[in-house]
Amino acid sequence: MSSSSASTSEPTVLHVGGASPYDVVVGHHLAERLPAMLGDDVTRVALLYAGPLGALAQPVADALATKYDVLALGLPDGEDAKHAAVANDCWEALGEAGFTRSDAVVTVGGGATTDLGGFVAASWLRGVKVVHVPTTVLAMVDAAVGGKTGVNTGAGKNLVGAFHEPAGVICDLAFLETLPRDEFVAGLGEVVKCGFISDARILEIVETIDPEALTWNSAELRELVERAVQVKIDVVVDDLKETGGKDGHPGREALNYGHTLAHAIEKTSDYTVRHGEAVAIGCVYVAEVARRAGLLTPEEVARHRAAFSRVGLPVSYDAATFQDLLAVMKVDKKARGNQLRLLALDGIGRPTVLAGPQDEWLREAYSAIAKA
Ligand SMILES: NC(=O)c1ccc[n+]([C@@H]2O[C@H](COP(=O)([O-])OP(=O)(O)OC[C@H]3O[C@@H](n4cnc5c(N)ncnc54)[C@H](O)[C@@H]3O)[C@@H](O)[C@H]2O)c1
Ligand SMILES: O=C(O)C(=O)C[C@@H](O)[C@H](O)[C@H](O)COP(=O)(O)O
Ligand SMILES: [Zn+2]
Repeated sequence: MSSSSASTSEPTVLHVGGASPYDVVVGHHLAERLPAMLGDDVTRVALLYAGPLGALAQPVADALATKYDVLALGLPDGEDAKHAAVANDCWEALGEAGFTRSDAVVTVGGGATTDLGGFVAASWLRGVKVVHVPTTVLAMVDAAVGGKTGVNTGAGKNLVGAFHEPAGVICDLAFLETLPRDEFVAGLGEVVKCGFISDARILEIVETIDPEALTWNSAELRELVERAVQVKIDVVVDDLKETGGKDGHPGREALNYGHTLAHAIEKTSDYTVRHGEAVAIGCVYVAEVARRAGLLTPEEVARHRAAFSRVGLPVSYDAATFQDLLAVMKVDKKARGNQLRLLALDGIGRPTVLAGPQDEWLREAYSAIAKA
């Protein structure tokens, strides 16, 4: 498929099954699909968008205004939105506007916006309908799909939240035209993660493509987005609430590959390291731990470094002490009591839980990813 056909071809509809089924639609210029996703029983819609993205949110507001009363609420940008105080501001605004259980939330923005907006929808009146319109690669392939919502606390990332599935997700790739390249590349961190935990074709594409060809309107980007969304769907339909998988598969925890160190890096850097960048570093780190545990070969670890760095992501880090990072890793949601549990690979495409990794492996692996 050529670049131009990628932006003019029919949308792809990826269906998420389960108790509350919905569609993830991938394509270009899709705002008019929103009313069909929200349905006829909705009267008012709160449009929660990342403050600086007012111009991007306008066509969404216009499409909503054809059928609903729209309450537009600009949020703090990026990670600054993921605070209980911001959720509280939204609850107050919904209360003043008289939002009822038949009203709805629509989010427009990156993963921070969909996480906060999803949490507001999950908590208002104990749950109202939400449709996500993600505007970053990362939010399209990951944050907007699967129903994890939440905010950060002083102790770390996403420590307060709820599972609340959307009624639909619109991945309009045209939004990515204005996304700064660093943000675009950061989103590829979650895509490459999906290659390692499940879809080897993602790795083959990343390993062979000219990374500059991955642009908002390229067929290759669209294929990567659709494949990564499908990986996420396949995992969440089997284990929505992360209670465990079947037949030896760790279930939803597989999507947390690289995240134990990633979240610690984000927190200790005061959120100056982007989530997708931290995930790339975290995946290389846990691959180094897995090698020490006898789960991965040196060649498989090298493949991690090569794949993430090929798309422009960082694969080394030394800006925090191991002690500081370890303290944050201990409040990772996968930990149980005093025991750290890492999501690791027992070979490419074979996620497994590594419970109680030796301190020595953790320490040595951090030395191995330190910058030269
Ligand atoms: N709930 C989940 O399952 C899940 C999954 C992965 C990540 N996350 C969360 O997602 C967040 C990261 O999301 P992100 O990487 O999208 O970052 P982000 O939401 O912080 O957005 C990054 C920046 O890009 C800007 N931006 C967004 N879209 C734009 C566009 N189209 N044009 C120009 N600028 C644009 C934003 O204004 C912001 O400044 C983290 O908080 C992470 O924890 C959640
Ligand atoms: O959807 C999931 O499950 C994930 O783990 C996807 C991650 O990429 C995402 O960053 C998620 O927000 C992390 O969740 P957390 O439970 O570790 O906070
Ligand atoms: Zn993530």
